[in-house]
Amino acid sequence: MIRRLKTGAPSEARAEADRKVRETVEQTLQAIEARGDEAVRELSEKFDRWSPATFRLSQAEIEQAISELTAQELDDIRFAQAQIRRFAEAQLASMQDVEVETRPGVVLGHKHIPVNSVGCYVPGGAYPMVASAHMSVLTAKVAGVKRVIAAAPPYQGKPHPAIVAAMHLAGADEILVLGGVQAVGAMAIGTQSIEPVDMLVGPGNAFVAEAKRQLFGRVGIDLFAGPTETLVIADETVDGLLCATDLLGQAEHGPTSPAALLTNSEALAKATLTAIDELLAKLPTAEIARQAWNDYGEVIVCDTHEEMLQVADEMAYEHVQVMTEDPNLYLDRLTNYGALFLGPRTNVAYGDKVIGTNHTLPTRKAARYTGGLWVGKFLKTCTYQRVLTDEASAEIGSYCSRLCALEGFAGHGEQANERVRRYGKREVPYASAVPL
Ligand SMILES: NC(=O)c1ccc[n+]([C@@H]2O[C@H](COP(=O)([O-])OP(=O)(O)OC[C@H]3O[C@@H](n4cnc5c(N)ncnc54)[C@H](O)[C@@H]3O)[C@@H](O)[C@H]2O)c1
Ligand SMILES: N[C@H](CO)Cc1c[nH]c[nH+]1
Ligand SMILES: [Zn+2]
Repeated sequence: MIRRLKTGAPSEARAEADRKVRETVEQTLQAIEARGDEAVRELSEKFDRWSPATFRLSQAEIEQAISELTAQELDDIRFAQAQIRRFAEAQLASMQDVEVETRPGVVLGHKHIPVNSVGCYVPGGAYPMVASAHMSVLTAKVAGVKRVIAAAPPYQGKPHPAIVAAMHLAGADEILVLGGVQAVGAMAIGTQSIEPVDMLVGPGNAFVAEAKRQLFGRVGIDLFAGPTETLVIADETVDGLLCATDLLGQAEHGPTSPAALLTNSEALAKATLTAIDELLAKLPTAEIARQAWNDYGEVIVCDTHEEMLQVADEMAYEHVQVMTEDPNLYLDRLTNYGALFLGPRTNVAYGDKVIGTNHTLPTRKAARYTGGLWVGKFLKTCTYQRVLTDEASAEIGSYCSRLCALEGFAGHGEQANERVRRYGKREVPYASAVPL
């Protein structure tokens, strides 16, 4: 039996909030489309009180930002980037091109071609999310993207030095200090001063995620990566403090970040609720985390692992931290999640900052149809074909001719018939199918 000891915000409230975000984004993108740089500047002034002579950083400004970091800070960024690069390179190596002769003389293949230009959004409203620069910019460069433009909002009135350093070290070709919808809109639509890109990637708040959704089609996007959500699946092999730590650790992202505990132990559920209260009394970011937990927190108690698997698959959360006797059961059986964190030795913060897997992950049930950002998202899998012999061309041509007739495609049929005439040396009456 599935019992819900605590539930999150009602779906009507969420739908109303979504509607407002959708409308704001629609109007904002229309303004950028109509008035370019002028609108971008107005929006940047309005939301971030930021209106420099140019949003693009010069080489001297980049060097200045880097010089503001300590040697330890630079070392830590380099360590994280090395981890992310190693994993991305291994993933790239797994993406083999394919070429196969499916019948004598019929050669089919695919090759991976990097997208030419990408805009990477690095969030920086509530917190300066330095790690998002590694996740997008570095991964794009490993994939072979030629032009990578990275944008982040100003932080406390200026470019955040660690974000700028991370973007630069990851290989960004251009760096913009620009936030929110105005940043992703300007990069996708293009303005008088910003050359448009082919694809947008990176996480962001509800406005940024919705803007990417609305811009999809005009440009490619990686995935829907909005406000963070986390699911902790635990049994009595762990204690309430560890569960509470992992729930609040991600709830601190923002007031609409859902955090849920799924357990087969009512005792653990109660211990976690007590530990959450105790932790909230100590956490410097408790104000945001408390609001997120009060409004969006959930505690669900099941009787069996089967039930927990079913509930977790329905939730399709961004992060799923599994701390049970046999975490591999969830690796084997779960089908909907952004990323899995198996066992108590690891946790979402490791993935967020340093371990090497990508932290840009699907939210709002997008995990039903996509995984997170990875090197493959920057590559187009493009097919090609070649027919090596006259016989093969005539053979495929005769099948093609009849299949075209089946659907009434006379013009397509003639493309096939003409090959049968030339390479099969057979007469085919105009606009009739090649007989058996
Ligand atoms: N899913 C993922 O992979 C993932 C990864 C990292 C971060 N995140 C999420 O990214 C988000 C970062 O959010 P953030 O707000 O701190 O930074 P952000 O950079 O995404 O957004 C800040 C920008 O929002 C704009 N903005 C603020 N209020 C607005 C309003 N009322 N209308 C329109 N625009 C407005 C401003 O221009 C500002 O520059 C968090 O929700 C976090 O959970 C998700
Ligand atoms: N948990 C976020 C993804 O939802 C990523 C992140 C980076 N830094 C902190 N958190
Ligand atoms: Zn996080």
